[in-house]
Amino acid sequence: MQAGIIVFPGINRERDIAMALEGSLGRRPRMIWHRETDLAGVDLVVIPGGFSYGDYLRCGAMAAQSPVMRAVSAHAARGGYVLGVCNGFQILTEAQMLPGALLRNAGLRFLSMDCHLRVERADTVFSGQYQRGQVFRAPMAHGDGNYFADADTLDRLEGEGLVAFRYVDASGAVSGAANLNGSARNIAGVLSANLRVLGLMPHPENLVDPLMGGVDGKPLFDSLAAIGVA
Ligand SMILES: NC(=O)CC[C@H](N)C(=O)O
Repeated sequence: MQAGIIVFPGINRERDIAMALEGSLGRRPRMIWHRETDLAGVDLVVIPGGFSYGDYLRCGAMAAQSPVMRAVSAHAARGGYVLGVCNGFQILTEAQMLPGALLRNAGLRFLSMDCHLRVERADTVFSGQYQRGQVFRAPMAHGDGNYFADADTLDRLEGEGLVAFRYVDASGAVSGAANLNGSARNIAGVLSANLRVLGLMPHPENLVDPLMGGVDGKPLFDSLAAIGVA
C-alpha cells in the first residue's frame, strides 16, 4: 500500500499524517506537491489538515481548484482510496468528491480540544480495526467543521450507510453537548458511495503513539495497512 500525501501551500499536518501512515503501513508516503498531476503508483491519496491558501475564500475552496485535484478525482473515479482529514475533508467537499459542506462552527469559535467519535461502521477500509459502535478519542482543531447537507442528502447518507463517524459523548450517546461544532446529525466523517473516499473532521493522526497521550487514532491507519492493495 503506497500512500501519497498532497501538500498545498498552508497545509500544516502533512508530517503528522506521514508519521502515522508510515507507522502503520511500514512504508514512507510520497509527498506530492499540489502542482503535480501524476499519481501513478499511489494506492491511497491523503489530503491532510491545515490552512491551505490561508483559508481565504472558504476553507478548501482554492485548493479544490489545484491541478492535482483533477488527478485525485480521476484516482477516486478509478476506485482508488482517498482520505481527507480536516482541511482535507473541506477540500473533498469543495471538489464535490463528497456531498455537503463544512460551515463555520456553530459557536463561531475555533475549537481546539479532544472529542469522542463513534464508529458507525467497521466494515470499511478505514475502520476495519475498530469495532462497530466503538467510541474513541480524537483531537480536533478547526474553525469550519460544522457539517451541513440538505435533509434529502442527509437521509440518503444515513440510508446508504455513508456516515462513518459521529460526535458522541464519552458514553457513546449522540448528544447536542457532544456536537461542539454544530454538525448536522452529529456527523464527523462521511464516505463516498463506493466506501473508498473518507472525509473526517478530527485528527486521528495526532493520537497514534503513547507519547502523544494515546493511540485511539492508530486503528484507522492499521485498518488501511490490513487491506493491502485491492
Ligand atoms: N486543522 C485543520 O485542518 C483546520 C481546517 C481549517 N483551516 C479550519 O480552521 O476549519
